Amino acid sequence: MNLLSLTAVELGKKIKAHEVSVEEATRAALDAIAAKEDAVHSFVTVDEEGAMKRAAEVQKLIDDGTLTGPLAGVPVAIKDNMCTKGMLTTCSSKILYNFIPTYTAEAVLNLEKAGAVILGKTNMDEFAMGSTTETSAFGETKNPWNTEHVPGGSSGGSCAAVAAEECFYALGSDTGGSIRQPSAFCGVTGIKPTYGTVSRYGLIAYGSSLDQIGPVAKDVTDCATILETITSYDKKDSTSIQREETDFTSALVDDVKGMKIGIPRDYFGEGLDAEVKDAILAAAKKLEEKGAIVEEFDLSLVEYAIPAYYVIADAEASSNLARFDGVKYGYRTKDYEGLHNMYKKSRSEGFGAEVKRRIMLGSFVLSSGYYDAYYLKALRTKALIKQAFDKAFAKYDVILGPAAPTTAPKLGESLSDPLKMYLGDIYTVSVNLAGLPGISLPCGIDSKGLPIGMQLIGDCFKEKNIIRAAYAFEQTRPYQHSPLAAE
Ligand SMILES: NC(=O)C[C@H](N)C(=O)O
Repeated sequence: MNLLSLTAVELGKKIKAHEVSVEEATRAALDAIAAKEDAVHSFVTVDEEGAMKRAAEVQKLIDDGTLTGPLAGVPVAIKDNMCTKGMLTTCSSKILYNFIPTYTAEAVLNLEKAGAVILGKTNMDEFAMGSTTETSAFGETKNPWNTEHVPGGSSGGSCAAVAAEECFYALGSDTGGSIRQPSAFCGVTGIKPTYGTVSRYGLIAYGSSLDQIGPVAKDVTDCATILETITSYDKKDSTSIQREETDFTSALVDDVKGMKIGIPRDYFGEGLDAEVKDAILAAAKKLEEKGAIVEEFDLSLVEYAIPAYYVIADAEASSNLARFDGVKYGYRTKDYEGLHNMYKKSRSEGFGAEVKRRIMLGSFVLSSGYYDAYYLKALRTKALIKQAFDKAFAKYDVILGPAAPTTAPKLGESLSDPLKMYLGDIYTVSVNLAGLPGISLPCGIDSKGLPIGMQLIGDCFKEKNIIRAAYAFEQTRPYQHSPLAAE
């Protein structure tokens, strides 16, 4: 049996039943990584020794009854912007090429408490800035469905690793679509939880008011299980929320009778690929056939989401990334004259082009004279977008639409035109601006053989609604393994 074709929850059950050992599962994942990395390049770091050592420890804890949860012993890959004690954490940037954190991110700690075995760290757009994983300083990741195409981004490494079946599940982070869009491009499932649900402690900040960690896996059951495991109130993150209902797996029921689903008319205009459109509308029909009430409506303000997002995210990034100065850790230039010159040269040499563009844009919109015109206006737009969603959720349980306007573009097509790349985030960024939960799951394959993803958006704290709708839809089509998975 090819163990890697199992979902995380399926493997967890086999481990619990002593049909598969944790070491066997970990060895199988490491072998898959060794066999596939040349083609896909999902990982920045693979910790073979650490993973095997940990696998033996976890097996003991399972055997003595200490670890009993559904993810005990299941190997995972972690996006390289989450700190892992003693393990290289680069954000796919030259400026952090040698950074070994002294502590582990809370979300990762929660997984470890549940018995996860960390295989390594996955590639990403540098500091999560990008939609293709091509801005990584360590080379691009490729799409397991067709290695001439991008996997999406910024959690492209995590999504490609799941789709290529190099791991059983992964963690990603989502500032403006970074979990949902690459999940769509790679034919896997990913959740961006309500802002404040998963601790950001130890997540290297990009846009602090937007960033959330979430699961990437083969199916909705895995995602709900992982989300349940990583959700926790954390005093170390001042935006962490003490949530009441976090039993997300209780929403895994194949029943959408009476559920009200809204389809924003404004999501289906110019720029949306015809095949993507057809697949999304066909998915809506399936849910309707299962008893959901599906209606079109006008969400409004959709065209303002991208400018507002890129002003706010870049402003926060310009401030967050000020800490990378070559003084205490990370890259420092070799030759310099004086402190100021050292900062300047280290940052000029350490950051890539996209990161520099955003730091400059972000500093500009925050500078006196422009603050009101850009930053403040973007914040007001954000508030209006939230109101538009509030109005929609007064009527609908879930909003259904595409995760991205197209399927995965070819490698190299997006880098030369950043504006075009930004426009591809049209369906995802507003969800972060409003702090809402969103799930992306596969709903078709286009004529090029590339996966199409649909997005379900819920009101704040209503993950269960999107999980229920996603689960019900998922029952209508089998999971399709990528060509690279089978190898
Ligand atoms: N980080 C993300 O969520 C991806 C988004 N495309 C961005 O570059 O900001």
